[in-house]
Amino acid sequence: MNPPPKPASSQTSLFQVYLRLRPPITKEEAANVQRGERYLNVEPVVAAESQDESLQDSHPKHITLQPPNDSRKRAVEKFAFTRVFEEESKQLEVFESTGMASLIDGVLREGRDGLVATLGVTGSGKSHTILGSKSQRGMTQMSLDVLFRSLSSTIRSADNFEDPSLLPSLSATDPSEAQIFSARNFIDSIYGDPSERSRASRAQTPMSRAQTPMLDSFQTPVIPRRHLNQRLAALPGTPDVSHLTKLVDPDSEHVVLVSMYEVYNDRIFDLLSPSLVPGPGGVMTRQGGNSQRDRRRPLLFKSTEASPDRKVVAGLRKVVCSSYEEAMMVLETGLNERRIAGTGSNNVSSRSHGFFCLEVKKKVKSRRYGEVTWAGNTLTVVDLAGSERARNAKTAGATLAEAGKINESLMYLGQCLQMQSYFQDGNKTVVPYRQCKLTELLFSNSFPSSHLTSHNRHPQKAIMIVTADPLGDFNATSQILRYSALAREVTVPRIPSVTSTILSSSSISSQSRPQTSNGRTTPYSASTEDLEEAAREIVRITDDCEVLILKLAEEEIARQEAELKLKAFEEKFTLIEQEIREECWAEMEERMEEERKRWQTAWDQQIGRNEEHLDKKLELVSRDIKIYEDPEPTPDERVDELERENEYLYSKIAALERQINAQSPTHKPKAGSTIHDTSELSLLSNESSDLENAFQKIGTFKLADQYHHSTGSTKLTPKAAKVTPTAASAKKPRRVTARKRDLGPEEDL
Ligand SMILES: Nc1ncnc2c1ncn2[C@@H]1O[C@H](COP(=O)(O)OP(=O)(O)OP(=O)(O)O)[C@@H](O)[C@H]1O
Repeated sequence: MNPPPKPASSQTSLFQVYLRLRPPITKEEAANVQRGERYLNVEPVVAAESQDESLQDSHPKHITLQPPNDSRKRAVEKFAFTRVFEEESKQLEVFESTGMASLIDGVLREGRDGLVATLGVTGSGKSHTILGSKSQRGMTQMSLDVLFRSLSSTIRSADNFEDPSLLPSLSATDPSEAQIFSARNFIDSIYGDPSERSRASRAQTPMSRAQTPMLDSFQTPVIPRRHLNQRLAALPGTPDVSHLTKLVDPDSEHVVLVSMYEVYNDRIFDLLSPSLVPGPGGVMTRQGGNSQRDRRRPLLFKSTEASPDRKVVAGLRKVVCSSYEEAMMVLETGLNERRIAGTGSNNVSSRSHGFFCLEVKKKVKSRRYGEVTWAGNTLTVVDLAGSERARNAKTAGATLAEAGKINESLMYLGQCLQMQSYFQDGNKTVVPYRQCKLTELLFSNSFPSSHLTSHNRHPQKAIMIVTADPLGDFNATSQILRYSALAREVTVPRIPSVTSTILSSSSISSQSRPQTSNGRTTPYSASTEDLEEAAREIVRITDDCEVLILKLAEEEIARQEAELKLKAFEEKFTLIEQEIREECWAEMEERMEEERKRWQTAWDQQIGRNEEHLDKKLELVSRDIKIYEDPEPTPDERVDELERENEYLYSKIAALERQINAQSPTHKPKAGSTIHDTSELSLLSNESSDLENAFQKIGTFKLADQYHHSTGSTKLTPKAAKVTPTAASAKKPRRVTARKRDLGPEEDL
């Protein structure tokens, strides 16, 4: 085999990649190891490697993957990692040797985000590494311990009522539009008395599972407060990490915000938001299989107003924790919400990618205005869902669909990890991390920001711990290792030599040849020389064949790399196109705005000119025009006018009488008789009732006119009501004239 591949430079790689091998768990597995059935072997540290100055530690970094002895002839693969942890490695060793302490240091003192994630086939030990077991703490718990120990003298609690402005000031300066809770409120609503909880502000908080690491049951009922202390005592206290405590400025003030979310089917869900519904008797229950999907709103990973240069998960719930115990309670709550299902490969398989975030914020007081802001960095711990083969996992329906999404997102992650070698070689090819939510969340913070306001922000430090079971599924493990390894080398196995087989058969001693019954050996149909010549020919062809197989394997790798590059370029072109479109759009909007302003100015000027013109015209007109008003008539004139009208009405009445008499011969009035009062009209026949009504209306109009329009003591009194039409109409001659017209021509009546 050729010299082992060198791991990529650790200074420029986006992720440090470690491999951890899972020990056998069952007796059967242990027996298989004894029989040498493992296909994954750790390469011993070679002298040349340990002499290398940059790699002076004597830990293994390479493994070989020996394909199983099936009918297919597959190449032996060799992979390189930053370091390989063998089966016997303990949690503390992994914590210390992966540089978790330096990741925490970056968050506390260097202004650098940190990220640790586990990647592996389902059941290979990811959750064990990240979350630990009932007796051993995982990376998360140890990180929390180191962090809270380091901040013990400077940390602030949101439950400290001396400063009620803490939560509002945290909320105001949080760039992710988060809802921020104090730990006490949050934990009370979960572990408090149910009756108290229902009164609490956060009434519908989800319950938690009973035991750390919370991977055993979903149906745990509401947990009363009296169990809280027992639960805290049950948390594993080992390994001890007190020796890793960091020093921070004792005059500073810090807060720690804990948030949790999961990526499920390429959507982000808050794990600290309730997904439970109140059931009968006030007990919180799950609605069934995928009820969470219905209740929880997917969150966006986006740039916000306060964070224009980097994307954040917007709208999360965040809990201010001031101690290890508080943070553990929040962690348990979130884990309880996470989707976990039993599959054929693992009884408690994670069906989503879980993110646990610890934001350490430092108080910053503006010297000029005394304003308080909180800024800091985040340590993110990621427990990725395991890749699996549907056949092995025996999944179906929704779980199978989940597996498809999990495998797809892991494939994208693998592509990004492979591309990081190009990135670190100075190649500007973009790592194609925008292909899914998972890679966006893991990589978007890995690059130096080009935004003007964020020149101080460093790219994150990231660690990937790849877990593998040396007795597990060969194909799935090989795929994960291919994705994640820092370097890979393929060696084509030598096919057992046909020549040697033939030659050995040709050189079979005559004693071993079958003999006939008469003692003679069976003759060969070809001579030994012919056979040797044929064997040599076969050797030559076999060698050619091996070279071709090797070339094919290399071509295959080159093709995969070319495909990845193509994808990356496509992504880059899409980005460039998007940028150009945005630029064009911005330019067009700017021009439109300019044009709009120009038109607005011209329009305003035109309106001003028009108004000026109109004013001038009005001035001219008002200068030359005098308004003539009719003089008020004197009382005598009005009396004359009314009398004239009276006469006119009487003559009209007379005309009407005549008309009635002419139409009704049986009721002829006496000759020469006249009607002097409207009341006399009632004596007329039924046929004249219309006329009578007309007279009454005339009288009413006049009275009404007098009531509404007379001046001085014009209030309508009973006496005034008896005023004759003549007297009433004297007050309003013009109106009466108008009514005269209303009555219409005489002949119509
Ligand atoms: N280093 C280890 N030492 C002891 N036991 C381990 C170790 N790694 C894993 N295990 C055990 O193996 C089993 C499966 O591990 P775990 O649940 O961590 O797998 P996983 O990769 O997280 O699976 P999934 O992706 O399905 O969630 C568990 O019972 C765990 O306790």
